[in-house]
Formats: sequence, C-alpha cells, structure tokens
Amino acid sequence: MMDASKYAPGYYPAPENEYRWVRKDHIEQAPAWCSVDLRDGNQALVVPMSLEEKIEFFQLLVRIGFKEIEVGFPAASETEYEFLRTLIEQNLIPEDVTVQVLTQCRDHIIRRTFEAVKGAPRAVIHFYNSTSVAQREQVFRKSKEEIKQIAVEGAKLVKQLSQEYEGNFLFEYSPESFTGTEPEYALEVCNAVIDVMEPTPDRPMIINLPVTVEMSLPHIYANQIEYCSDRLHRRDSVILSTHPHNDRGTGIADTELALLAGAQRVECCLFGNGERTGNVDAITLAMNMYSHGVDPKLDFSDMPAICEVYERITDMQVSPRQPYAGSLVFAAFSGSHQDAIAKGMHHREENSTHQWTVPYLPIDPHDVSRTYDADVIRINSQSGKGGIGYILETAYGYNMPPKMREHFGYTVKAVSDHNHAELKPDEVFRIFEQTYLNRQSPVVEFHEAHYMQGKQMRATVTVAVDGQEYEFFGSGNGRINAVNNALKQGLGLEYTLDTYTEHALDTNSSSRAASYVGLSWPDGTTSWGAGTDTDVIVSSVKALISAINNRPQPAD
Ligand SMILES: CC(=O)SCCNC(=O)CCNC(=O)[C@H](O)C(C)(C)COP(=O)(O)OP(=O)(O)OC[C@H]1O[C@@H](n2cnc3c(N)ncnc32)[C@H](O)[C@@H]1OP(=O)(O)O
Ligand SMILES: CC(C)C(=O)C(=O)O
Repeated sequence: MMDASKYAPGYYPAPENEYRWVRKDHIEQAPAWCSVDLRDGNQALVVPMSLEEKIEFFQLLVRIGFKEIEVGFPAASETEYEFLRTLIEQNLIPEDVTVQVLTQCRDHIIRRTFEAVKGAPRAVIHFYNSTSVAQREQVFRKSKEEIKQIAVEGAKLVKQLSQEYEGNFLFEYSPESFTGTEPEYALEVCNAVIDVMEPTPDRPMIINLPVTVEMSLPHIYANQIEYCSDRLHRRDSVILSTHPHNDRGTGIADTELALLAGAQRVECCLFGNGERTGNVDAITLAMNMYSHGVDPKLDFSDMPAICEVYERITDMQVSPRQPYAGSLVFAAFSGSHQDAIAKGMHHREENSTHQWTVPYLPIDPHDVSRTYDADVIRINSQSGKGGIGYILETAYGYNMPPKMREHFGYTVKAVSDHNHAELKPDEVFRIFEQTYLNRQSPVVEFHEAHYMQGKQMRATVTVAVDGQEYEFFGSGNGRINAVNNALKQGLGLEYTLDTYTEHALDTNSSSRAASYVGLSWPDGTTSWGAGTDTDVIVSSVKALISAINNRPQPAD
C-alpha cells in the first residue's frame, strides 16, 4: 500500500517575490546554451562513453551549434581526463566553442582538473558543493557556515590555480541541490563565492542554480530564480544559469519559467538524457522557442541524423512520443486530425502562406527533415476519407471526387481493421488499384470504341462479356454519353451516371488522364470506378466500365 503521509514538500519557497515573470507571455530570445551531455548525460549511462564516442558526440554538439559544452569531470576517470587532453592536444575545439569542466570543491580534485584543462584555448571551471538541508544534515554533517566555507575555500583555490596556470579561464559555481536549499541561504553562499571571484562585466562568472532534484511546482522555482536574480552581488557581472532535472516531469516548465524570471543560460542534454529522469531536454526547449518564431540558435534541421548518433552512442532510445523528434510526433492516424491536416495543407498551398498555421502540427515537419507522406498522415482503422484521399493525392496524384473518397475511406479502413495493421501509402494505392482502377472483370472487358459525329455523337463499343465479344451501339450528346448509352442498352442495365470527373495525372509531356465515374443503381447503392489512359476519352470509358464491374452483385 502507498502511504502519502510519509512525504512532505521538501522545498523552500522564496521568502519574498515581485512575480514580474508572471506578466511575461513569451521568451524573447535564446539563452546561452550549455550542453551537459558529455558530463551529466554521460555519468547517467549504464556504460559511459568511450574516448572515441565522446569525440563523435562532441562533434555532433558542435554541428548543432552549442558554443559551451561541459566535456566532463576530468578527475573522475582516465577516459574523462584523456578526452579533454585529446580535444586540447588535437585542436578539436573550434574557436567559437568554450569547453567546461566540473569539479567538486575538494583540493586534489580541483588540482587534477586544472592539470587536465591546461592549454585549453578557453575553459569554464565549474565547481560545486551541496547546500541543501538534507545534504548538510545527512551527508556532510556540517553547519550552514561550514558548508559555505567549503564553497569559499573551493573558490579561493580555483582562483589561485587559474592564476598559476595562466589560462583563459572563466568560472561557474553551483550550490548543488539548490532546490532543497533555503533560497536565502543559497543566495548567501553564492554571494560569498562571487565576493571571492570578483567577476567584472568584461569577465563575468556563471552562477548556476540547479534543479538538482525537481521537488516543487515550476512557479516555485521561477520565484526562487527571480528572488536570487534580484539579490546576487555584482549582478551585471553574473550570468545566471539554470540546470533543471526532470523528476516531476516538468523540467521544461521549470526552465521556461526560469528564463522568464531572469535566468540567462541553460544547461541541458539532448533528448533529456541525464541522471534519473534526465536533464532538461535541449531539443524541446529550443524547438518550443522556434515554434514561437524565436531563433533558438541551435540547429535541429537534421533530426533523423541526430537521433541516429544519439541512440548509437548512448544506447538509449528516442521515444516515439519525444517532442519534435519521436517517430510518431507528427503522425496523425485519426480521421478528424487527418482531415484537418489535409485541408490545412491545401489552404497553405492555395494561399501561399509563409506563416505556419496547419492544425495539429505545431511546426512544419519538413523543418526537422520529416516528410508528410511517410511521417504525418498514417493510415489505420481510425483514419478517415480526408487523410486517405490526401495520401492518394499527394503520393500518387489521384484526386477522387468527394463521395468516392468517402467510399474509398471505408474500404481502406476495413482492410486495416481486418488485418489489424497500419497501411503504408503503397498498400493504400494497391487497394485503390484493385478496387477501382481499369477494372476488366468480373463481367465486362473493354476492347475498343469508335465514334462518328453526326447530329449526335454515335459510338460503337466492343467489349467481351463473360469471355464473349459483343459490339454495342449508342448515341448521345458527347462521346462519354454515347458510350454510356451503348453499354446500358447492350448490357441491359438500369443505372444513372451521377458523377463524372477527370484530371491530368502527370505533369510531363506523356501526360495521362485520370477519370472517375459514380453510378447509382435502382436498389439505392452507388458503384465507383476509375480509369487512366493517355487519351482522356479512353480513361473515362475505362472508369465507366470499372464502375459497371463494381455494380452491386445480386444476392445469392
Ligand atoms: C549533481 C551532480 O551530478 S554532481 C556530479 C556528480 N558526478 C560524479 O560524481 C561523477 C564523477 N565522480 C567521481 O568519479 C568520484 O565521485 C570522484 C572522483 C569525483 C570522487 O571520488 P571519491 O573521492 O573516491 O568518492 P566520493 O565521490 O564518494 O567522495 C565523497 C566525499 O566527497 C565529499 N564531497 C562530495 N561532493 C563534494 C563537493 N562538491 N565538494 C566537496 N566535497 C564533496 C563527500 O562529502 C565525501 O566526503 P567524505 O570522504 O568526508 O565522506
Ligand atoms: C553539478 C550540478 C550543477 C548538477 O549536476 C546538478 O545539480 O544536477
């Protein structure tokens, strides 16, 4: 049995707030992004990345456009150390990219970190210690003052070694487990560190307030950020950073609200990889901004390739529902969604609109290298005539009249329902072919037709009925009408030709026509046929004969 009395909120709301962030309705510009895939993401993998894998992943992050990349915890292992040395010694760090390394506030670990980072063109030394009530009491068993001293002593050593090593160093401090810390105390520790590091507007330092474990509703975190942002020393020399995890599943909300509340930088991982439920997902954050018309300054246009590298190297899987990246996130199986998408696409083409407004699709799937045919409208037993007709039209060029689409829709759904399977566009087309196109059986097989123009058009139609050849004659006010009359009389059938449409099928010079015919029968049913030929009249006659062959069969 679950026992909720075991739990109580373990977070500390900000003591004062102005709630300025509440009045903002969107994020105006991209934050500074820092990928922590190679550190927080890597430390959470069952098998951390090898040297070669880290190099390949680093290069992926560079291609995406990250300008700050936490490359590891160099004191953690030989691989971590060697990776950083390889990046530096083989000049693999592009000029506009800054690497970042993480260290605890422990003497030997800070020293090892500086050894590892020696010679880097530019590097952020990120030092941290836990400040939360739980860690103070249970892990460190130290008072608030003693915990602050760990941070201050760490800062002093980092500053001293940065002078000894003479590198181009920048600094970041994190009061780790910030979300379990009283905000006024976290602020006090951060300000003590800032006082040691003495950042300036020209050489600012990063103060990172991590959601180490997500504990509260997102607005509580936003309030904590606003509270600290308003009270940090040397605010114009501090870049306020956020590093949300996702324990409550609201890492994205934490980050977005934190950005409204004053955060300027985000530490994140691709696909939300990272400790436990992961770090906040860089892709969702960036693409959310993109979908509001804000340039995120990260490029996810080759999403399938990014998924491939990520899955291969981390051995993790991109969920089919992963925002913007999953295989199903642009897919619509259900009829009403498909219908709206198909109409939205037509509206877009007809009006040549630049602004993306297609229903059910928050962004244009093409922007992340996804295709409409294969990824968007997918056919199963939940689908409808709108989507099924759209597939046939966009993938194969057949634009059926509306009533025929409805008939075809039910035919296709029935196949999917019966087989209990999705139907791919080529299977949908095969059903169209088998059901309607140029049907020469079960009864009438078309051989040829000849016309003579008199007062009226006269047609001689040669067909085989049950294998035996016949010539039928008819006249009418046009060729189709004359053929129709010839067949009706010759075959002794009672029907009305209700629907007749045709259109060009191909755009090249050997253009074919596609024709569609709907016949209504005395018992109230309708049968449909389609025909194709380079000659529009022949394609129409084939459609008529197909519709006759599809006539309701008398009950046994
Ligand atoms: C929230 C985060 O993701 S923080 C980053 C976490 N990432 C990692 O830990 C991955 C890499 N870590 C490692 O490889 C190892 O932990 C190392 C190499 C850093 C340190 O290894 P070890 O010293 O052998 O072990 P361990 O990490 O258990 O050390 C714990 C000690 O460090 C102290 N400590 C932990 N974090 C800090 C810190 N940030 N600052 C100062 N002391 C710290 C603990 O209180 C404990 O002290 P004790 O020895 O007095 O009991
Ligand atoms: C080191 C810090 C920033 C961290 O990883 C966390 O708090 O999750």
